[in-house]
Amino acid sequence: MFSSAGRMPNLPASFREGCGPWRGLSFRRREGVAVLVSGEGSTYPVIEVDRVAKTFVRRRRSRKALDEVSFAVSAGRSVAVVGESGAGKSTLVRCVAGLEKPSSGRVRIQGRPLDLRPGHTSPVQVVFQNPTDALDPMRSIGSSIAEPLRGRSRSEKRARVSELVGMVGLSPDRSADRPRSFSGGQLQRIVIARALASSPAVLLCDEPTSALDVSVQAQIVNLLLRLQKEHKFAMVVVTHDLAVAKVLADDVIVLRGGMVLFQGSMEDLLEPVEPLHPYVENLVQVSRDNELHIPGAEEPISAIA
Ligand SMILES: Nc1ncnc2c1ncn2[C@@H]1O[C@H](COP(=O)(O)OP(=O)(O)OP(=O)(O)O)[C@@H](O)[C@H]1O
Repeated sequence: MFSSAGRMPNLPASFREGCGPWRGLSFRRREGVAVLVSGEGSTYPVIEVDRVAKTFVRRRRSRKALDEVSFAVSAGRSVAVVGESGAGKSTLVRCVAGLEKPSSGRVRIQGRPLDLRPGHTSPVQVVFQNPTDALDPMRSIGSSIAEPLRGRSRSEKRARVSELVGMVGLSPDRSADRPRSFSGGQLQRIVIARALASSPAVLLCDEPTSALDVSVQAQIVNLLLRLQKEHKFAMVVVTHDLAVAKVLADDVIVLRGGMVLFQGSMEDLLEPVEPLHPYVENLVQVSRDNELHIPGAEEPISAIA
């Protein structure tokens, strides 16, 4: 992750001085900004968010949803964005996905701005909270998953859809079924399969488990962990639940009112060497009482909800 020095109260002196390494993370300076890249040995971050701010103006009143947020994520690494309702989490994800234009600052994916021209498949794919809203009820799930596979032949699409459906733990035999015949957890698997169809460099997950039953949440978290290990996409996970962040993410950003209250490794959040902001401290305390149980292996397909 990276940020302008002095913005984060919880960074060690080495970071503020722009030198490292610090606990497996390497540092360098670019255009006057201290850059922290998670993932040793990585060449260049896949995601670069540089002093992104967003102000919404509604009925002549302006509201700052994001205040100069900066971070970077390398391939195969994850950042969790944690905060209460209205903290700016979704706005940040929308800015990274190119769905929202920052008021200032910039986002670069694989070293350049996103190309969002029609017909161009974005290297950034998003999994939203509610899988039911994300799928067309009138189309088969196979047809929805094939949506990003433009320019491929019918047989190539069929083979890729079977591969993707199997990859998320469902039976390829069900590719012709409509969304209504699947449970919430299965629908989220289908949404994840569609997001990965074009082999994106970046997967953004906006509250990927919060619309699901508690019993299914761990399965989806486990699935995302496995898929990231296999496919090495950079991941940003938005969650209000630090228990989910702890399992999924290497690094964490805590937002409140658009401001960064903590930015660093998960380890430094859970075992801080410097005092945390009281809000962040409380968040950590609450999460200690709310552990997410992740089974060692994924449940057999017959048991998938
Ligand atoms: N399109 C918009 N127009 C005006 N204000 C907006 C818009 N989108 C977000 N906001 C405001 O920006 C702030 C941050 O909203 P955002 O949805 O990013 O927060 P969040 O942390 O994702 O919250 P939640 O967990 O409830 O989704 C809020 O005050 C919200 O009302």
